[in-house]
Amino acid sequence: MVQTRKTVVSLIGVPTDAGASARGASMGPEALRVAGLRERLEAHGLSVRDTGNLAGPPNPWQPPVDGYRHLAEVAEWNRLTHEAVHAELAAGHLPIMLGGDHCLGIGSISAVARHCREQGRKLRVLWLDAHADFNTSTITPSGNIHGMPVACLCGFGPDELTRIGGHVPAISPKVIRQIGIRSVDEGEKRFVHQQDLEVFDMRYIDEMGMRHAMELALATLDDHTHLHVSFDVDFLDPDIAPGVGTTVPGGPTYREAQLCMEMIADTGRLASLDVVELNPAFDHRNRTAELAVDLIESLFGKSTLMRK
Ligand SMILES: NC(=[NH2+])NCCC[C@H](N)C(=O)O
Ligand SMILES: [Mn+2]
Ligand SMILES: [Mn+2]
Repeated sequence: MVQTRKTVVSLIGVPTDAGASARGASMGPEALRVAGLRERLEAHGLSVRDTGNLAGPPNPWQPPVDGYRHLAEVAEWNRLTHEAVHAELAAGHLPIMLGGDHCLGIGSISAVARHCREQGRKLRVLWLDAHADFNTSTITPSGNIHGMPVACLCGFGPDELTRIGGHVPAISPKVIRQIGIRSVDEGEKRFVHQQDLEVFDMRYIDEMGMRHAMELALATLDDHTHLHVSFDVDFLDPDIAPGVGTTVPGGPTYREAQLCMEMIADTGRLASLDVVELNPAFDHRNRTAELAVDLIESLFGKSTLMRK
C-alpha cells in the first residue's frame, strides 16, 4: 500500500455459496455493508468505492459429481472475480472481496498473482482459517470446492479452476502462510506436508503465541511485496464468531485476532483482502459481521494502543 496518496479501496461483493454445502454465505456481502464496512473505513481516511456485487450463476444445490460440487458455477464465479480484481489492481486500487464462500480465493488470488507478475512484485499470501483448504477431488470428504482453493492455486485441481489466470500454477506454496488451522482432513494433511505448506496451527499459537506466529509469517517482506490476506471468518473462535457455515472450536480469541490484524497493519504492505465464509443464516443479530468489520478496521490501522 503506497501511503503517499490517499488509498482507494474497492469493495467487490461476491455473493457465492456454490462452493459450500451450507447455504447462506451468499448473504455475506450485504451483512458486511449493513455492519458499516464502508463508513468505518472512510472514518480511517480511506477513500472507498463500493462496486456492488458480481452477478454470478445461482446455486444449483446439487450433490458432487466426480468429486466436485457445482464445478461449472464455481468456475464462472471465479472467472468474474478474477477479472474484477485484476481490473481494480491495475487501476491502483486496493480490492476487498466481500464473500461469499472461500472458493472465491481462486479468482482473487490468481488475479493478485497475475498483477504481481506484470508489476514485478513479490507476493505473500496470509491464509487466516480454521481449515487448510488444500483438498483435491480425490481426497475431499465433501466435494465442496471451498475446501480446495489453496490446492487449485498451487496447480492441483481441474483446468477450469487452475487455468483462470493463464499461468499454472498461479502461485507457489512457498508464498503462503496459513494461520489458525485446526481442522484438516486425513488425506489433506498428508498433501499439506508433501507440498511443504508453512502452517501456524492452533497448537503452535497456543504454545508460542500469536505474536511469534505472526512475526514468522510476516518475516522477509520488503518494499516490493504485495501482501494479500485471505480472511476466512471461521478462523475466529466460534464463541465470538458464530456466523459461519463450518465452525471449529478452539480458534483465536478476540485479542489474539486483533493482534494478528494489528501486526499485519504495522507492515504497511496490505494490498488486497478477501473476507469470506461469513454466513448470516447462522449469525445472531449480525454480530459476526460487526466483529469482522471491527477486525478489518484494525487491518487498516485502527489501533487501541496507548503507546505513541
Ligand atoms: N473454506 C472453508 N470453510 N472450508 C471448509 C472445508 C472443510 C473440509 N475440509 C472440506 O473440504 O469439506
Ligand atoms: Mn474455514
Ligand atoms: Mn477457508
